[in-house]
Amino acid sequence: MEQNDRLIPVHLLSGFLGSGKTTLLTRMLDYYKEQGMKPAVIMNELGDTNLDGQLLGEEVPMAEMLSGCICCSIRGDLGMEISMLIDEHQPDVLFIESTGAANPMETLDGVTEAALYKPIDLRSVITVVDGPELLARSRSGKGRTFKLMQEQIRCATVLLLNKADKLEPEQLVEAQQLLGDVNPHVPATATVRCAIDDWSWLERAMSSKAPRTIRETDSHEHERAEQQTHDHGHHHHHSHDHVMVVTHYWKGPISSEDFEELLQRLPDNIYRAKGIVTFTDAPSRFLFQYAYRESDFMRIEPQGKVNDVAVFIGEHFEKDWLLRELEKLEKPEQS
Ligand SMILES: Nc1nc2c(ncn2[C@@H]2O[C@H](COP(=O)(O)OP(=O)(O)OP(=O)(O)O)[C@@H](O)[C@H]2O)c(=O)[nH]1
Repeated sequence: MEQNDRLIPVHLLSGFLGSGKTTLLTRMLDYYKEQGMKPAVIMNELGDTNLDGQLLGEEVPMAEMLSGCICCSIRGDLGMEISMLIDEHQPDVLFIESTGAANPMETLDGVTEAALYKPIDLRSVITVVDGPELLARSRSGKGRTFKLMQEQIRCATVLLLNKADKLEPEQLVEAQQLLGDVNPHVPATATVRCAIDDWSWLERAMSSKAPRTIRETDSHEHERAEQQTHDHGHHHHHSHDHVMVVTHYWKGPISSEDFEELLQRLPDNIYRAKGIVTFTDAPSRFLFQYAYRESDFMRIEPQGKVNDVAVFIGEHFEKDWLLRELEKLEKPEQS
């Protein structure tokens, strides 16, 4: 990768059908447009038409991935789609809105694939929760839908408890508690139509150590809700985001032995890694895959430009430790 390539922030939007993802997306796009920045969007729909896309306005570059789900049947295309959108429009920031049926962990895998081709930086997994629907699903038992909802909540680095206007105060407390049980690492923010005062968290890197407490707009109406949100956040101080992706662009070739040795030492909470690497002690470049303690290397001769990059996915791991280890690989004589 050229040194002056800047990393393009990527935000993944998840949440159940009708929870308010498009409402939120519209607000985030406005936030960037007001700053004179150019956002782009990838929208995924299971069907073969994209109605939400019509709502976004023609000036926002958009790629539609229809008739399949980016977390499963068309996951392999996502990396390519991201890469093409970046080539064509050079956006300042990229949003990916997945279908309500998508599992964010699986989608993340597809997103990180794009790091092989383009300098991207996954900033957040934002999950919009439909408050009334969450309560209804939690009461009706343990269906697959509720499981998926929980997975989307669990994987979030930013959580919105939306449709707060349709919840009684005690229901709001109950919903907050449910969210806190499933994902104790991220304080949920109660919102009405995904309205939030301060969007500065969008600029923060995913590894940010500060708890992500977001203030909603219209605070007098929901002051109580916010107080609860706040209290909740204090009970669960977190120093790492729940799901973490670290993308490292290699500065040069590294020793294959040292790299394999590092892979063996990775903590259990880093459960996936992949990328492309050039070794000092082998003639070709390699695609490597690491999953659940098994690693695999394959010689490649890429057509066109691909980056030497390594992507790590896991939960609560020490990003700084990992980055230090990767840097040591790049300058072994100084370690
Ligand atoms: N009462 C209420 N309605 C809301 C709120 N947020 C969104 N809605 C409405 O809920 C509906 C669905 O909102 P969308 O933003 O389209 O939701 P989505 O998650 O993109 O929906 P899909 O694309 O179908 O998955 C729309 O009619 C919104 O106007 C809210 O906070 N309160």
